[in-house]
Amino acid sequence: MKTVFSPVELKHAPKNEISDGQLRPAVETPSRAEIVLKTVRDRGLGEIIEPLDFGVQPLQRVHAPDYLAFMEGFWDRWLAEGRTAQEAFPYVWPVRTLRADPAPEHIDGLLGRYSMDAGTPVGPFTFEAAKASANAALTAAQLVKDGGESSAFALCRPPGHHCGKDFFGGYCFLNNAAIAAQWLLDQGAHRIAILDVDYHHGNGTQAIFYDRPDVLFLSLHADPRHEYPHFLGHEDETGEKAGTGFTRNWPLPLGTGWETYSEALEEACRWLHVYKPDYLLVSLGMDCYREDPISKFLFNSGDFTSLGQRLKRLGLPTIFLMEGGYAVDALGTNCVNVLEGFETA
Ligand SMILES: NCCCCCC(=O)NO
Ligand SMILES: [Zn+2]
Repeated sequence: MKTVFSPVELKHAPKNEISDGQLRPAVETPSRAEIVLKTVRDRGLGEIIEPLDFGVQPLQRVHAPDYLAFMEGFWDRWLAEGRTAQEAFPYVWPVRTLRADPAPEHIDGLLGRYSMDAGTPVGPFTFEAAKASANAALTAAQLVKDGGESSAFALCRPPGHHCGKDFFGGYCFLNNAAIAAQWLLDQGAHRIAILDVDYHHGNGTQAIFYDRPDVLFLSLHADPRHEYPHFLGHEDETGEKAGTGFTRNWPLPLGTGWETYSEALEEACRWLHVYKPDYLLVSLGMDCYREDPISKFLFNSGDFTSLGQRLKRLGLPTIFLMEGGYAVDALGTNCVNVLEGFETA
Protein backbone atom coordinates (compact mmCIF):
# COMPACT_ATOMS: atom_id res chain seq x y z
CA MET A 1 0.00 0.00 0.00
CA LYS A 2 1.36 3.47 -0.86
CA THR A 3 1.60 6.22 1.74
CA VAL A 4 1.15 9.90 0.87
CA PHE A 5 2.86 12.39 3.14
CA SER A 6 4.27 15.91 2.88
CA PRO A 7 7.02 17.21 5.19
CA VAL A 8 5.13 20.52 5.11
CA GLU A 9 2.66 18.86 7.50
CA LEU A 10 5.38 19.01 10.15
CA LYS A 11 5.41 22.82 10.08
CA HIS A 12 2.28 22.94 12.25
CA ALA A 13 3.93 22.45 15.63
CA PRO A 14 1.63 23.53 18.47
CA LYS A 15 3.37 23.91 21.85
CA ASN A 16 0.28 24.07 24.04
CA GLU A 17 -3.41 23.31 24.08
CA ILE A 18 -6.19 23.98 26.52
CA SER A 19 -7.64 20.75 27.90
CA ASP A 20 -8.91 19.58 31.26
CA GLY A 21 -9.50 23.24 32.04
CA GLN A 22 -5.91 24.34 31.79
CA LEU A 23 -2.99 25.10 29.48
CA ARG A 24 -1.18 21.83 28.80
CA PRO A 25 1.48 20.58 26.38
CA ALA A 26 -0.03 19.93 22.95
CA VAL A 27 -0.61 16.28 22.02
CA GLU A 28 -1.19 16.79 18.28
CA THR A 29 2.53 17.18 17.54
CA PRO A 30 4.74 16.57 14.48
CA SER A 31 6.22 13.52 16.24
CA ARG A 32 2.96 11.71 15.51
CA ALA A 33 3.64 11.85 11.77
CA GLU A 34 7.33 11.11 12.20
CA ILE A 35 6.74 7.88 14.11
CA VAL A 36 4.11 6.67 11.65
CA LEU A 37 6.42 7.45 8.73
CA LYS A 38 9.30 5.59 10.41
CA THR A 39 7.14 2.56 11.04
CA VAL A 40 5.83 2.56 7.46
CA ARG A 41 9.45 2.45 6.32
CA ASP A 42 10.66 -0.08 8.94
CA ARG A 43 7.84 -2.51 8.16
CA GLY A 44 8.08 -2.05 4.40
CA LEU A 45 4.41 -1.17 3.96
CA GLY A 46 5.10 0.34 0.56
CA GLU A 47 6.26 3.38 -1.35
CA ILE A 48 6.02 6.79 0.31
CA ILE A 49 5.17 9.65 -2.07
CA GLU A 50 4.67 13.38 -1.66
CA PRO A 51 1.25 14.82 -2.51
CA LEU A 52 0.35 16.72 -5.65
CA ASP A 53 -0.93 20.24 -5.10
CA PHE A 54 -4.63 20.26 -6.00
CA GLY A 55 -4.96 23.98 -5.31
CA VAL A 56 -7.83 25.75 -3.59
CA GLN A 57 -10.73 24.46 -5.70
CA PRO A 58 -11.24 21.11 -3.87
CA LEU A 59 -11.14 23.01 -0.56
CA GLN A 60 -13.81 25.42 -1.81
CA ARG A 61 -16.07 22.45 -2.66
CA VAL A 62 -16.34 21.72 1.07
CA HIS A 63 -15.42 24.83 3.05
CA ALA A 64 -16.97 28.30 3.05
CA PRO A 65 -14.99 30.94 1.12
CA ASP A 66 -14.99 33.32 4.10
CA TYR A 67 -13.57 30.58 6.33
CA LEU A 68 -10.81 29.77 3.84
CA ALA A 69 -10.01 33.47 3.41
CA PHE A 70 -9.88 33.94 7.18
CA MET A 71 -7.54 30.97 7.69
CA GLU A 72 -5.35 31.97 4.75
CA GLY A 73 -4.79 35.49 6.06
CA PHE A 74 -4.99 34.82 9.77
CA TRP A 75 -1.37 34.83 10.87
CA ASP A 76 -0.49 38.04 9.03
CA ARG A 77 -3.58 39.61 10.60
CA TRP A 78 -2.55 38.33 14.05
CA LEU A 79 0.88 39.94 13.70
CA ALA A 80 -0.60 43.13 12.25
CA GLU A 81 -2.69 43.42 15.39
CA GLY A 82 0.54 43.45 17.40
CA ARG A 83 -0.18 40.06 18.98
CA THR A 84 3.05 38.57 20.34
CA ALA A 85 1.78 35.10 21.28
CA GLN A 86 3.29 32.47 18.98
CA GLU A 87 0.01 30.58 18.81
CA ALA A 88 -3.53 31.95 18.91
CA PHE A 89 -6.35 30.54 21.02
CA PRO A 90 -10.04 31.38 20.50
CA TYR A 91 -11.82 32.30 23.71
CA VAL A 92 -15.22 33.75 22.79
CA TRP A 93 -17.92 32.16 20.61
CA PRO A 94 -21.32 33.07 19.10
CA VAL A 95 -23.27 30.62 21.25
CA ARG A 96 -27.00 30.75 22.05
CA THR A 97 -28.53 34.31 21.97
CA LEU A 98 -25.39 35.70 20.26
CA ARG A 99 -25.00 36.32 16.51
CA ALA A 100 -22.31 35.03 14.14
CA ASP A 101 -23.52 37.54 11.54
CA PRO A 102 -22.71 40.25 10.84
CA ALA A 103 -19.18 38.88 11.22
CA PRO A 104 -17.16 40.85 13.77
CA GLU A 105 -14.07 42.70 12.60
CA HIS A 106 -12.11 42.10 15.78
CA ILE A 107 -9.54 39.31 15.51
CA ASP A 108 -10.76 37.57 18.65
CA GLY A 109 -14.35 37.76 17.45
CA LEU A 110 -13.33 36.22 14.14
CA LEU A 111 -11.29 33.49 15.87
CA GLY A 112 -14.37 32.52 17.83
CA ARG A 113 -16.70 32.75 14.84
CA TYR A 114 -14.57 30.29 12.90
CA SER A 115 -13.85 27.75 15.66
CA MET A 116 -15.62 25.30 17.99
CA ASP A 117 -13.20 24.99 20.92
CA ALA A 118 -10.30 26.58 22.81
CA GLY A 119 -8.15 23.48 22.51
CA THR A 120 -6.87 24.06 18.99
CA PRO A 121 -4.22 26.76 18.68
CA VAL A 122 -3.43 28.39 15.34
CA GLY A 123 0.23 29.02 14.60
CA PRO A 124 2.22 30.68 11.79
CA PHE A 125 2.30 27.57 9.58
CA THR A 126 -0.95 25.91 10.60
CA PHE A 127 -2.91 26.53 7.45
CA GLU A 128 0.01 25.71 5.17
CA ALA A 129 0.32 22.35 6.96
CA ALA A 130 -3.45 21.80 6.81
CA LYS A 131 -3.42 22.34 3.04
CA ALA A 132 -0.56 19.86 2.68
CA SER A 133 -2.56 17.37 4.74
CA ALA A 134 -5.60 17.87 2.50
CA ASN A 135 -3.41 17.39 -0.57
CA ALA A 136 -2.21 14.11 0.90
CA ALA A 137 -5.84 12.98 1.20
CA LEU A 138 -6.59 14.06 -2.38
CA THR A 139 -3.47 12.36 -3.74
CA ALA A 140 -4.39 9.10 -1.98
CA ALA A 141 -7.88 9.35 -3.47
CA GLN A 142 -6.40 9.89 -6.93
CA LEU A 143 -4.08 6.87 -6.51
CA VAL A 144 -7.12 4.66 -5.94
CA LYS A 145 -9.25 6.32 -8.58
CA ASP A 146 -6.68 6.58 -11.38
CA GLY A 147 -3.45 5.05 -10.18
CA GLY A 148 -4.31 1.41 -10.24
CA GLU A 149 -4.20 1.14 -6.47
CA SER A 150 -7.00 -0.71 -4.65
CA SER A 151 -6.09 1.09 -1.41
CA ALA A 152 -3.88 3.94 -0.22
CA PHE A 153 -2.90 5.65 3.04
CA ALA A 154 -2.91 9.42 3.47
CA LEU A 155 -0.68 10.27 6.43
CA CYS A 156 -2.69 13.36 7.29
CA ARG A 157 -1.59 15.75 9.99
CA PRO A 158 -3.24 17.99 11.17
CA PRO A 159 -6.30 15.70 11.19
CA GLY A 160 -9.67 16.77 9.80
CA HIS A 161 -12.86 15.09 11.00
CA HIS A 162 -13.93 17.72 13.58
CA CYS A 163 -13.59 20.56 11.07
CA GLY A 164 -16.90 21.81 9.73
CA LYS A 165 -17.75 23.86 6.66
CA ASP A 166 -16.68 27.05 8.38
CA PHE A 167 -15.04 26.23 11.69
CA PHE A 168 -11.88 24.55 13.02
CA GLY A 169 -11.48 22.56 16.22
CA GLY A 170 -10.39 19.28 17.74
CA TYR A 171 -6.90 19.89 16.23
CA CYS A 172 -8.54 20.01 12.74
CA PHE A 173 -8.45 22.91 10.24
CA LEU A 174 -9.54 21.36 6.94
CA ASN A 175 -11.76 18.30 6.68
CA ASN A 176 -9.47 15.97 4.76
CA ALA A 177 -12.00 13.14 4.46
CA ALA A 178 -14.78 15.47 3.28
CA ILE A 179 -12.48 17.12 0.75
CA ALA A 180 -11.41 13.74 -0.66
CA ALA A 181 -15.00 12.45 -0.71
CA GLN A 182 -16.27 15.52 -2.56
CA TRP A 183 -13.37 15.34 -5.02
CA LEU A 184 -14.20 11.70 -5.85
CA LEU A 185 -17.84 12.66 -6.42
CA ASP A 186 -16.76 15.56 -8.64
CA GLN A 187 -14.63 13.08 -10.57
CA GLY A 188 -17.68 10.96 -11.33
CA ALA A 189 -18.26 8.71 -8.32
CA HIS A 190 -21.91 8.27 -7.36
CA ARG A 191 -21.68 7.07 -3.78
CA ILE A 192 -18.96 7.51 -1.15
CA ALA A 193 -18.95 5.94 2.30
CA ILE A 194 -16.94 7.46 5.14
CA LEU A 195 -16.33 5.12 8.07
CA ASP A 196 -14.98 7.03 11.06
CA VAL A 197 -13.19 4.72 13.52
CA ASP A 198 -11.52 7.47 15.51
CA TYR A 199 -12.30 7.42 19.25
CA HIS A 200 -14.05 10.80 18.91
CA HIS A 201 -17.16 11.50 16.84
CA GLY A 202 -16.43 13.13 13.47
CA ASN A 203 -18.86 15.98 14.00
CA GLY A 204 -17.50 18.05 11.13
CA THR A 205 -17.71 15.27 8.56
CA GLN A 206 -21.23 14.36 9.68
CA ALA A 207 -22.44 17.95 9.45
CA ILE A 208 -20.95 18.54 6.00
CA PHE A 209 -22.87 15.65 4.43
CA TYR A 210 -25.86 15.45 6.81
CA ASP A 211 -28.52 16.35 4.24
CA ARG A 212 -27.06 14.31 1.36
CA PRO A 213 -27.60 10.70 0.20
CA ASP A 214 -24.40 10.54 -1.93
CA VAL A 215 -22.15 10.26 1.14
CA LEU A 216 -22.93 7.66 3.80
CA PHE A 217 -21.37 8.69 7.10
CA LEU A 218 -20.85 5.95 9.70
CA SER A 219 -19.12 6.62 13.01
CA LEU A 220 -18.17 4.47 15.99
CA HIS A 221 -16.94 6.58 18.92
CA ALA A 222 -17.07 7.33 22.61
CA ASP A 223 -20.54 8.38 23.75
CA PRO A 224 -20.66 12.21 23.44
CA ARG A 225 -22.49 12.40 26.77
CA HIS A 226 -19.13 11.57 28.32
CA GLU A 227 -16.54 12.60 25.73
CA TYR A 228 -15.46 15.28 23.24
CA PRO A 229 -16.96 16.70 21.04
CA HIS A 230 -19.80 16.50 23.63
CA PHE A 231 -22.49 17.99 21.39
CA LEU A 232 -22.90 15.60 18.43
CA GLY A 233 -22.68 11.86 17.73
CA HIS A 234 -25.83 10.49 19.31
CA GLU A 235 -27.66 7.45 17.93
CA ASP A 236 -30.72 9.49 16.95
CA GLU A 237 -28.72 11.54 14.43
CA THR A 238 -29.57 9.75 11.16
CA GLY A 239 -29.43 12.52 8.57
CA GLU A 240 -31.97 15.06 7.38
CA LYS A 241 -33.89 15.97 4.20
CA ALA A 242 -32.49 13.97 1.28
CA GLY A 243 -29.78 12.67 3.61
CA THR A 244 -32.24 11.00 6.00
CA GLY A 245 -30.94 7.50 6.69
CA PHE A 246 -27.43 8.22 5.37
CA THR A 247 -25.84 8.97 8.73
CA ARG A 248 -25.40 6.32 11.43
CA ASN A 249 -23.75 6.71 14.82
CA TRP A 250 -22.64 4.04 17.28
CA PRO A 251 -21.88 5.90 20.53
CA LEU A 252 -20.06 3.43 22.78
CA PRO A 253 -19.41 3.50 26.54
CA LEU A 254 -16.08 4.57 28.01
CA GLY A 255 -14.03 1.45 28.61
CA THR A 256 -15.14 -0.20 25.37
CA GLY A 257 -12.76 -2.90 24.13
CA TRP A 258 -12.52 -4.77 20.85
CA GLU A 259 -15.20 -7.34 21.72
CA THR A 260 -17.95 -4.71 22.06
CA TYR A 261 -16.51 -2.47 19.37
CA SER A 262 -16.34 -5.25 16.78
CA GLU A 263 -20.05 -5.99 17.26
CA ALA A 264 -20.86 -2.37 16.36
CA LEU A 265 -18.38 -2.58 13.50
CA GLU A 266 -20.27 -5.58 12.12
CA GLU A 267 -23.44 -3.48 12.01
CA ALA A 268 -21.57 -0.70 10.22
CA CYS A 269 -20.19 -3.21 7.73
CA ARG A 270 -23.71 -4.39 6.98
CA TRP A 271 -24.67 -0.78 6.13
CA LEU A 272 -21.65 -0.58 3.84
CA HIS A 273 -22.62 -3.84 2.14
CA VAL A 274 -26.10 -2.49 1.39
CA TYR A 275 -24.93 0.96 0.34
CA LYS A 276 -22.32 -0.38 -2.08
CA PRO A 277 -20.17 2.76 -2.30
CA ASP A 278 -17.82 3.38 -5.19
CA TYR A 279 -15.11 4.17 -2.61
CA LEU A 280 -14.69 3.73 1.13
CA LEU A 281 -12.85 6.45 3.04
CA VAL A 282 -11.71 5.45 6.52
CA SER A 283 -11.15 8.24 9.04
CA LEU A 284 -8.47 6.31 10.85
CA GLY A 285 -7.83 7.51 14.37
CA MET A 286 -5.72 5.30 16.61
CA ASP A 287 -6.98 6.89 19.81
CA CYS A 288 -9.05 3.81 20.68
CA TYR A 289 -5.77 2.44 22.03
CA ARG A 290 -5.78 1.57 25.74
CA GLU A 291 -2.66 3.71 26.40
CA ASP A 292 -3.95 6.81 24.61
CA PRO A 293 -3.41 9.79 26.95
CA ILE A 294 -6.68 11.55 26.16
CA SER A 295 -9.01 8.63 25.37
CA LYS A 296 -10.82 5.87 27.24
CA PHE A 297 -11.27 2.82 25.02
CA LEU A 298 -9.29 -0.37 25.58
CA PHE A 299 -7.90 -1.53 22.23
CA ASN A 300 -4.74 -3.59 22.24
CA SER A 301 -2.31 -3.15 19.34
CA GLY A 302 -3.46 -6.49 17.91
CA ASP A 303 -7.02 -5.18 17.70
CA PHE A 304 -5.89 -2.66 15.09
CA THR A 305 -4.75 -5.58 12.94
CA SER A 306 -8.20 -7.15 13.37
CA LEU A 307 -9.76 -3.84 12.33
CA GLY A 308 -7.75 -3.78 9.11
CA GLN A 309 -8.56 -7.41 8.36
CA ARG A 310 -12.27 -6.79 8.81
CA LEU A 311 -12.26 -3.77 6.52
CA LYS A 312 -10.49 -5.73 3.79
CA ARG A 313 -13.35 -8.23 3.75
CA LEU A 314 -15.64 -5.45 2.52
CA GLY A 315 -13.88 -5.69 -0.84
CA LEU A 316 -14.08 -1.95 -1.50
CA PRO A 317 -11.55 0.49 -3.00
CA THR A 318 -10.34 2.03 0.26
CA ILE A 319 -8.55 5.25 1.20
CA PHE A 320 -7.26 5.46 4.77
CA LEU A 321 -6.82 8.98 6.20
CA MET A 322 -5.08 9.44 9.54
CA GLU A 323 -7.08 11.29 12.18
CA GLY A 324 -6.24 11.08 15.91
CA GLY A 325 -4.04 8.92 18.14
CA TYR A 326 -1.72 10.40 20.78
CA ALA A 327 0.11 7.47 22.37
CA VAL A 328 3.02 8.43 20.16
CA ASP A 329 5.32 5.52 21.05
CA ALA A 330 2.71 3.00 19.86
CA LEU A 331 1.11 5.13 17.14
CA GLY A 332 3.27 3.82 14.32
CA THR A 333 2.69 0.21 15.31
CA ASN A 334 -1.04 0.65 15.75
CA CYS A 335 -1.49 2.54 12.49
CA VAL A 336 0.57 0.16 10.36
CA ASN A 337 -1.16 -2.77 12.06
CA VAL A 338 -4.43 -1.58 10.49
CA LEU A 339 -2.85 -1.11 7.08
CA GLU A 340 -0.93 -4.38 7.14
CA GLY A 341 -3.96 -6.21 8.49
CA PHE A 342 -5.90 -4.82 5.54
CA GLU A 343 -3.24 -5.81 3.04
CA THR A 344 -2.60 -9.33 4.28
CA ALA A 345 -6.20 -10.37 5.08
N1 LIG B 1 -8.90 18.59 23.26
C1 LIG B 1 -10.12 17.86 23.25
C2 LIG B 1 -9.99 16.58 22.50
C3 LIG B 1 -9.80 16.82 21.02
C4 LIG B 1 -10.00 15.50 20.26
C5 LIG B 1 -9.03 15.33 19.14
C6 LIG B 1 -9.23 14.04 18.41
O1 LIG B 1 -8.49 13.09 18.51
N2 LIG B 1 -10.30 13.91 17.64
O2 LIG B 1 -10.51 12.78 16.92
ZN1 LIG C 1 -9.82 11.34 18.13
